Amino acid sequence: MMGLLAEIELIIDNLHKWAAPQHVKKNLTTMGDDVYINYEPLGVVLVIGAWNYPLVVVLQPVVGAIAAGNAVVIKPSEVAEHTAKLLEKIVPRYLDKELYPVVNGGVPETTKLLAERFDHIFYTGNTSVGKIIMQAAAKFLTPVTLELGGKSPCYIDKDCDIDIASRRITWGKFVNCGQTCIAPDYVLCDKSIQGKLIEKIKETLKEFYGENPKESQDYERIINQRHFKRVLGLLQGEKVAIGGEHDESSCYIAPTVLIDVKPNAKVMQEEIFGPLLPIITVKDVDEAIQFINQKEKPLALYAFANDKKVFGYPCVQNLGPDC
Ligand SMILES: NC(=O)c1ccc[n+]([C@@H]2O[C@H](COP(=O)([O-])OP(=O)(O)OC[C@H]3O[C@@H](n4cnc5c(N)ncnc54)[C@H](O)[C@@H]3O)[C@@H](O)[C@H]2O)c1
Ligand SMILES: CC(C)=CCC/C(C)=C/CC/C(C)=C/C=O
Repeated sequence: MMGLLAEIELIIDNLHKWAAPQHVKKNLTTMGDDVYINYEPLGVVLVIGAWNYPLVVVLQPVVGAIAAGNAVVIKPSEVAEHTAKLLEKIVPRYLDKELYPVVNGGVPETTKLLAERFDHIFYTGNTSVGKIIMQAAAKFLTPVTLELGGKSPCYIDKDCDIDIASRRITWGKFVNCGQTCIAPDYVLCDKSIQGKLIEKIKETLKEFYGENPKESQDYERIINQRHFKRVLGLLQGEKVAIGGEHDESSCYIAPTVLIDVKPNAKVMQEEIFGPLLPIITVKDVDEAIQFINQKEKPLALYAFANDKKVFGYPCVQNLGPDC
């Protein structure tokens, strides 16, 4: 909610500047004209949200679309069913329901919505569905914003403060039970520091979640049985260094670290989106970069090093604002 409120404040403070006509330098073809960019609302925006931070990922784009003068059709994720119902109940209390309807439902309802013409579609969710959204939008040449996922790597150089690296990785990986778009997906490090890293992660887990994370009020659960089975499927056949315990009835999977993971293992083929942290050993930063570059572009990349060379690589320099 803090992020959402900050977004609203940012917009309130800056909208008058962003919406003002912007002067443009004249050239030969426009020298006799008044030349400026005038911003207009697009019309009707469709916002389709994901379940993992179900209020924020739905309302944040809605806030932007409203500020830009648009009507918005709001489609929360059916997977976070209670939040979806709450939005359906509270949004009409504060916003005109003709201009900002909340449409609840699953794939059939979303498919029906996508058959309509919109002026912009803002989708948050997985990459496979992202392709469906883009295809549906293409029919009407509707522009899209796709907030997707990815396998975000974490490179730990052998010359770095391993205490700090382990602590930050443990937080980022296991908060919300690994169900965060920018969570570190896997670790790349030199074999010589793997043992210390595991010890430090173990210590930090104890500090964050106590002896038994299952009993901790701070450790979440996998959203549903379908995702529980999917994440558990990624664990099969892998060597567990920490955790591995699970319980289907409560969708619990313990914070888990995997070692000796092969680059072609199942857990390395898709975004994990759960509390499994595979460690793959590499001999240096060059090998790590080569490994990362063979995969689809990640959403985030985390690097821990004292050696400035590590931060000189273009793919490390081009980190997004979350990194
Ligand atoms: N980049 C970001 O800011 C961000 C933020 C949050 C989540 N994510 C990503 O979202 C993913 C997790 O969410 P998810 O995809 O499991 O959420 P999800 O299953 O809730 O799906 C997202 C939305 O797509 C709709 N949908 C699902 N299948 C559809 C279909 N066949 N046709 C049309 N619409 C369909 C759902 O109704 C829902 O509203 C992860 O990959 C995560 O990284 C990204
Ligand atoms: C749990 C906390 C404190 C933060 C979660 C991370 C975050 C920045 C969430 C905002 C939306 C977002 C980018 C979600 C991705 O899944």
